[in-house]
Formats: sequence, structure tokens, C-alpha cells
Amino acid sequence: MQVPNLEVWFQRPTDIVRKLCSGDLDLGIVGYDIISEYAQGNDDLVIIHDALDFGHCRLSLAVPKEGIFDSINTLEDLLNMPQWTEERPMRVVTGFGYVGAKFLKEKGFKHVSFLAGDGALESYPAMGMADAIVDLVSSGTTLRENNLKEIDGGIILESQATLVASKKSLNRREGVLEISHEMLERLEAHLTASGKIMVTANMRGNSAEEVAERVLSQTSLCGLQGPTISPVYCTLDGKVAVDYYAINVVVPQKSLYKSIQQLRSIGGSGVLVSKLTYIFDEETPRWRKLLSELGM
Ligand SMILES: Nc1ncnc2c1ncn2[C@@H]1O[C@H](COP(=O)(O)OP(=O)(O)OP(=O)(O)O)[C@@H](O)[C@H]1O
Ligand SMILES: O=P(O)(O)OC[C@H]1O[C@H](OP(=O)(O)OP(=O)(O)O)[C@H](O)[C@@H]1O
Ligand SMILES: [Mg+2]
Repeated sequence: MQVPNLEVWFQRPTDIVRKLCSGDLDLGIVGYDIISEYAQGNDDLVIIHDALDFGHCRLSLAVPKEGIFDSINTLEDLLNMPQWTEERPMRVVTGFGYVGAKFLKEKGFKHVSFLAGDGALESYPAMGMADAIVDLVSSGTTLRENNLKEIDGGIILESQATLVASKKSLNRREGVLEISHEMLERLEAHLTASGKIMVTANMRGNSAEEVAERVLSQTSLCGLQGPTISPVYCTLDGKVAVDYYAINVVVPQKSLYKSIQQLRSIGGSGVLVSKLTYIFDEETPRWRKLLSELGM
């Protein structure tokens, strides 16, 4: 473990929120969907990082593609269907009863009944047990396989993994604030580095400035703050001389090949490419934001 005094437990998403609320966990990594549903109105929880860039999905309303829903393509269409009455409300199955109900109420749905379910909700409409579902969608494969469709305006929330904490722990438990700070810094630095690579190459030149001019003339070689150019020393006739310059530049992974082509076009050779693990920038605004939410 690279962070001392940190113990890691894998728990079910709902239990993470529950244990944060009860004070049994100090920090949690959990989807925003779960926080929205299960941390209802609990102001002890605070989101330290809201976009860890994994577990991307959306909570969405879906209905069967055919039958009475054949021409239903928007939330408005669904709302105006004559089928839903007090005696026969639209039956929605979901594991997200709180945010699901709140959403439909805000959109003006009156005749709705909710049914709770944990898994394979996509099968409920075909089994005749529900009219619509509110569930997580990522690739959309599960919906397609079950002959269901999303409708315009039916996205309830977008979710991805977040780092959350209990304010009580941050304020009162020794070391929790410091560890949270370190984790936040490492996560941000790692996210900043993801998708970026370091390209190193050698280039013949008369001076660092002259090499820099050539490098900066290329759009894909500008780097984070500009290229780093340093002399490569060799011995020539028994004397130390500089014939080559090494250039170091950080570029987006997706411009890898373009960068190589541009480097070659200005005389670069011996190109090395390495992955970056962390890029530590200035103190992240998320830290300031957290301190202010804690009243510090
Ligand atoms: N298809 C998906 N693609 C990406 N992220 C998803 C997907 N489905 C769920 N998630 C995210 O992952 C979290 C965990 O999903 P899920 O509830 O299916 O977990 P699980 O580990 O299977 O737990 P459980 O055993 O309680 O079902 C969700 O809260 C959501 O944030
Ligand atoms: O749009 P897709 O990429 O098909 O993903 C969506 C599916 O993934 C989740 O289920 P999961 O596989 O976690 O099973 P579960 O519902 O039984 O937990 C979610 O509940 C959907 O069923
Ligand atoms: Mg699951």
C-alpha cells in the first residue's frame, strides 16, 4: 500500500454509502447514481472528486419498442398516453425508487406506480410485470437485447465513479483529511496523465534555440508548457562537444503518430515514447472547494 494508514475494503455500492453514513467508513469510491439514490438529504456526505472517469453510465427511463409504445419517442409522448389512469397507472420497475419517482413527479406524471427490483429489470415489461423501467444504461446492449428503447428527455442522471467522504470523519478523525488530500492529488494527477504520452527524440542542431524554433513550428509538438530541449554531449576529437539536442514533449496519446511524423519532418530521430503515470499540476481547485464545504 503506497498510502500509509489506509485500509481498503471492497463493499457493495449501497453498503459503501450506508457505512459512510454510519461512520464505519471514512472515504468511499462509488457511482454518483448510488449517492443520489441512497444519500437522500444526508448532508454529512461530501463529494471530493466527482469524475473519476470510470463506471460511466446513465439512469434512464426505457419502454418497449413496440405495441402501445410504437409511436412513443419522447417523455412528452409518454406523459400524454391515454392508457394511464388512476385505476391503471403506468407501472415502472426500478432499483432507483427515490430519484426515479422524484423525476417523474417533476415531469408532471400523475398516474404512476413503482415496483422495486434488483436485477434483470429489462425482462419485466416482456413478462407483463411492468410497462416501463428506470435502470442504468451504458452501451445500451441490455436494452436492445430486451427490445426496449430510451426516449427523448428520459435521462434522469449521468453517472460515473466519485470519491466521497463523511464530513464528520474529515473534521474529527485524525489523519482522514490528510489522506483525503493525498488521494485527491494522486487521483487528479493520474487522471491528468491518462491519455498523454512523453515523446523523446534526438535532433541535430546548432543551438537549443534553433532546435526549439523547428519544434515549435509543428502544431503537435507544443507540449504542456512548450518542449524541453537539452544538449546531448559527446566527445569529438578528444573534446566535449554538442552535436545533438534531446527534445522532450508531452502530447495526447491520440496524436502519437502525428507527433512522430512531425518530429521526423524536422529531422528528429531515435524517438522514444513512454506512458505517463502522474502529472502533478498546481493545487487542484477541488481541494479548496472541499475545505470551503467543511467551513475551513
Ligand atoms: N453497465 C454499466 N456500465 C458502467 N457502469 C455501470 C454499469 N452498470 C452499473 N454501473 C455503475 O457501477 C455501479 C455498480 O453496479 P451494480 O449495482 O450493477 O454493481 P454490482 O457490483 O453488480 O453490485 P450488486 O451485486 O449490488 O448488483 C453502479 O452503481 C453504477 O455506478
Ligand atoms: O447498457 P449496458 O452496457 O448493456 O449496461 C446496462 C446494464 O448493466 C447493469 O447491470 P449489471 O450487468 O450490473 O447487472 P445487475 O443489474 O444484475 O446488477 C444495468 O443494471 C443494466 O442492466
Ligand atoms: Mg449488478
